[in-house]
Amino acid sequence: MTSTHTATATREPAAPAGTHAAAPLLPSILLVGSGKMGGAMLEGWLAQGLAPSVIVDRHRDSLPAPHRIVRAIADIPADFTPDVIVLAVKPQKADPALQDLAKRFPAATLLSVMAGRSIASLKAVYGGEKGLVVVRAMPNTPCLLGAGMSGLYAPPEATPEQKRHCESLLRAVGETVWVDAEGLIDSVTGVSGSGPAYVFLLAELLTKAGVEQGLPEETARILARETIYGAGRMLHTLPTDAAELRRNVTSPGGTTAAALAVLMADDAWPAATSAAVAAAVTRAKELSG
Ligand SMILES: NC(=O)C1=CN([C@@H]2O[C@H](COP(=O)(O)OP(=O)(O)OC[C@H]3O[C@@H](n4cnc5c(N)ncnc54)[C@H](OP(=O)(O)O)[C@@H]3O)[C@@H](O)[C@H]2O)C=CC1
Ligand SMILES: O=C(O)[C@@H]1CCC=N1
Repeated sequence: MTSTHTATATREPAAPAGTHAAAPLLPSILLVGSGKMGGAMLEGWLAQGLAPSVIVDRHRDSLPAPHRIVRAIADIPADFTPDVIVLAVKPQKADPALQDLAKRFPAATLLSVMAGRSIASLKAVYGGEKGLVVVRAMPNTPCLLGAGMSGLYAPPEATPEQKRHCESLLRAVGETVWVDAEGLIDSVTGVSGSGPAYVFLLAELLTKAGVEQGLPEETARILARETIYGAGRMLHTLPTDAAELRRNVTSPGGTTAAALAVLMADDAWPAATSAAVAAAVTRAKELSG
């Protein structure tokens, strides 16, 4: 999609691991940073089938052939040129990696999943080479299960092939949506990049509230977890929108109406959610570099 206001995410779930034996391989990657986010994407990519790739990883000991692990960018085999360099290190710690990458791959397609860091700041550190094209993406950790949600932005100089390569990687681990202004990646970060944490917090709080109402903690944990899972599946699967699904639970004068009168008060969830997402977006802009 190319318009901010007409966003339509792909809706089909990524195929589960092991079902893509006949599918074309994903582009070859050089992955720098395989922690929580990079590692989650890597698991999905390995399951789907990657063209021979190299991972720079200081901890992992092995990777299935034909992929290779090296400990540092300087150790990348001389015969290797990736289709896409995926950078998934902390935004504040990216500069040494960028400088090392620039020496080895002066022209490259760089897919940055780093929160905040602007294309201009990355290119400034990478150096003045004309061949670097940076595509930004904001995935989230459900990529680990093929249930990720990623926003992408490509600058005008990105070629269709570069955009296709980047999108194919993120489509392999979930749904994707393109935005047409770089700054909107910060908005994506506030909603879906950080979003899983908001949902996990809801699970924690619902569990605590259940305990306060007399339930054993483990019972409350299961109730909270499975309710969020079931509601998430309904949202994902059914064509019905969230407000309608909410109304379907809410009997007039019933229990849900009593709870929602608390949650939907102007100074409760509406204000807290807007303020929380705005805080995330502000922080992303502070990290822009
Ligand atoms: N976590 C999330 O939910 C999301 C994170 N992101 C973005 O992903 C990026 C990574 O975040 P996250 O995965 O949470 O962080 P982690 O700290 O879990 O992962 C970062 C990894 O990068 C490694 N690393 C740092 N420098 C280098 C280097 N020069 N060469 C190789 N590896 C290196 C670190 O290794 P070591 O431990 O040895 O330092 C670590 O394993 C961030 O920019 C973040 O904004 C985006 C969307 C969601
Ligand atoms: O918290 C962060 O900065 C990263 C980006 C989105 C999710 N985690």
